[in-house]
Amino acid sequence: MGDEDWEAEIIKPHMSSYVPVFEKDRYSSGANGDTFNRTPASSSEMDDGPSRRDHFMRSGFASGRSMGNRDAGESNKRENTSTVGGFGVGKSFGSRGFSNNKFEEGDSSGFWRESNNDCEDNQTRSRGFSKRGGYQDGNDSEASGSSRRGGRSSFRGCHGGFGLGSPNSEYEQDEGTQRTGGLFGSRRPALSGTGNGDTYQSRSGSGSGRGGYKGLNEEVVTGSRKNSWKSDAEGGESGDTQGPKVTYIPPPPPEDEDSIFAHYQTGINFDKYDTILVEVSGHDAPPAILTFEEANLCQTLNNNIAKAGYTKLTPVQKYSIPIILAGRDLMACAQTGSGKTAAFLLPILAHLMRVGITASRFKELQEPECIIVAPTRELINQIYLEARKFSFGTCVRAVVIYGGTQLGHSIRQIVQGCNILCATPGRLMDIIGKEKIGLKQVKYLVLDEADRMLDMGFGPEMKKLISCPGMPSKEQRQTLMFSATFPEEIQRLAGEFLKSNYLFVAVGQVGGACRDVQQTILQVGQYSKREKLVEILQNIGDERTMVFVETKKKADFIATFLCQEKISTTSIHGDREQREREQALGDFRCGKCPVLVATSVAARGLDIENVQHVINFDLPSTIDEYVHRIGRTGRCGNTGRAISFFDPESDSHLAQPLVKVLSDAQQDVPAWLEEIAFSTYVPGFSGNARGNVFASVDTRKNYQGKSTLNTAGFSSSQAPSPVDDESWD
Ligand SMILES: Nc1ncnc2c1ncn2[C@@H]1O[C@H](COP(=O)(O)OP(=O)(O)OP(=O)(O)O)[C@@H](O)[C@H]1O
Repeated sequence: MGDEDWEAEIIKPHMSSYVPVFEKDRYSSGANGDTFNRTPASSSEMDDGPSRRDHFMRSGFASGRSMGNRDAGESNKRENTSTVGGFGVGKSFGSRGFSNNKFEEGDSSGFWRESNNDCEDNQTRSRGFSKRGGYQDGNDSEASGSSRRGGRSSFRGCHGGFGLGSPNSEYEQDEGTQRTGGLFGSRRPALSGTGNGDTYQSRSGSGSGRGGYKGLNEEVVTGSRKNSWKSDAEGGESGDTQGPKVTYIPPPPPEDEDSIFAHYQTGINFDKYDTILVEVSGHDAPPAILTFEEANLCQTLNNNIAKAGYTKLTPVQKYSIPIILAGRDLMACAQTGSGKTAAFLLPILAHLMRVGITASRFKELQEPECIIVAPTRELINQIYLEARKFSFGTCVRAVVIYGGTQLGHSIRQIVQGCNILCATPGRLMDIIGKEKIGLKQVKYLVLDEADRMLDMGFGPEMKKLISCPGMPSKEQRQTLMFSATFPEEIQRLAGEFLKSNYLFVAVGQVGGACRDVQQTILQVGQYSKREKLVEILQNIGDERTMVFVETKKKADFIATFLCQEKISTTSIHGDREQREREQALGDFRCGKCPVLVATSVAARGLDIENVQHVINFDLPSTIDEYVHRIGRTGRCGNTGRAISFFDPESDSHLAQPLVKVLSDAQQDVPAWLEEIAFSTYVPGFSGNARGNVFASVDTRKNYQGKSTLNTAGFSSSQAPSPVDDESWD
């Protein structure tokens, strides 16, 4: 992870043999305006009173470790299926695959070592269009990608060139350029599933630069114009900035009731939720409710809840629903997969149904009563579908907008009426900047994955959002924050968004891993990882598995490698076009591709049925991210397994927090891991406070009266650096 100059690899003579001749010619020719050079990328608040009433509902927690064990020796080898929709195994990898290009273990070039290209995105976020373009890693990746991907059309570089679509602010028209590509429309790997007739072949190679990198700036507006809430948006996807057009219009959501209410079964450990310790801190917290009936929701809402298969509240719902209904601000922390989405949606909908809505499709300016933000496109879309499900048959209309899609489409959705606006930050700011929505009616501001929304990656955007003209002050709106993890420093930052008497709900160990996930840590060196991965996947058979890697390029690489190994695989990461991302997720959801290789873009919030395994091919840089990643399995009382490759060379800093997370979740802790943890002892790290790594309590208890914020509110020394920014939207 950033420890090696992989750029150097691409100039190794033997690597050039990976370049299929036609690809090489095409790219090196500079045709289509592509620049295919190999210039090395430059590596790349709460002074609240002390008397807080703490509620403790407790009993022990039974470990949910009754796993559906698989016989380790089972040779349930995956069928040699051609990858339908994922990577074009069939034609793509068939005869012209990697046959002569085995990635040699122990060969430093054997693995696709990359500089941590998070850097490039960090830079992009902070400097705008600094280095996306002709010279950037896209080229490098192209070089390495095309040179290492033997599959004939399995991974095709997309063609950038200069995105010179004419600026055009009228969404009704072709809204001009959006920042889906860098200014120069970098090329990047593309998955072209030629073997199945899917639509992955997106690279037209036109000079419009279509398909450049997907443009993190869509969600994180660059900081260069940080004093102007509007100018950011104007310089964003609005089309005022040159860049390739984004024409993708996502398919409409399902209309039939069966699809809208489709859900998976709660698992055998669902009832064990009742035994989880819950702590509520803050003054005058309303009592928890025990049943949906006690929430006193309207009949339509109750019908929808029943149709969704919900019969019993989860702990976070028992506490959050009455708190939100009482009009209180809330910061809620509950384990992954325990129903946080419904915990905020249901009371918001109940309130809107009770007081009535103001926004209507007949108004020229849409003024939503609720804005929900989440860090990734897929997650916000999932939240929207939940909002749509629970509001079914009501007058409340939810709308979703996110980057990577046609801006005009987003605006058209809004003008049809918008009460609940689900949005990723960049697209939201763009729409606000275009004055397509008014903020005066906002009663609820929800930050899902709030710790992520407030860290250095998205925090400044969120600050701009609450400073936008018309946005009600925190005293006049209700602000709700949800996550499975809440580092202390982020909790302190959150105070700026919340009324001082907000309530803090902690379900179980704050930041703790879901106990329904059986966690295994294997010591695997960098060069043995692929072999180990294949071995594990072959034993797993066709059970749905998410494989997390640290960088986008590695995601492509590993997915390609697995396809070559006849394991149907697809991938999701920030360099894929939105259409491709949605296709990949769809193929994974339906089981067409039982393996999904992902960067941390898929680590948070995604709720996919039947994900039985999570494999951390690369461990993430923080323990919180680890908790989110493994939380893609073992959801809603179901059991799951997580296997993580621990490379002492690069992961030692995680040993201590890992030991803590494992033991808190009553998992076996390998002796070797304890030894590493001991030898890398970090003074100040304690099991309870987790030092800077992990919050365990409402920080108001620890930091009453103290403020460590700098004037900007985002202390670089306090706030964690963004996790794997390359993967986030
Ligand atoms: N009371 C309930 N009864 C049955 N199913 C529920 C209930 N509440 C939520 N679920 C289901 O549990 C699954 C997980 O819920 P959700 O995605 O809201 O979890 P989460 O806590 O937000 O997870 P994460 O931390 O990963 O974002 C969803 O499929 C949801 O429909």
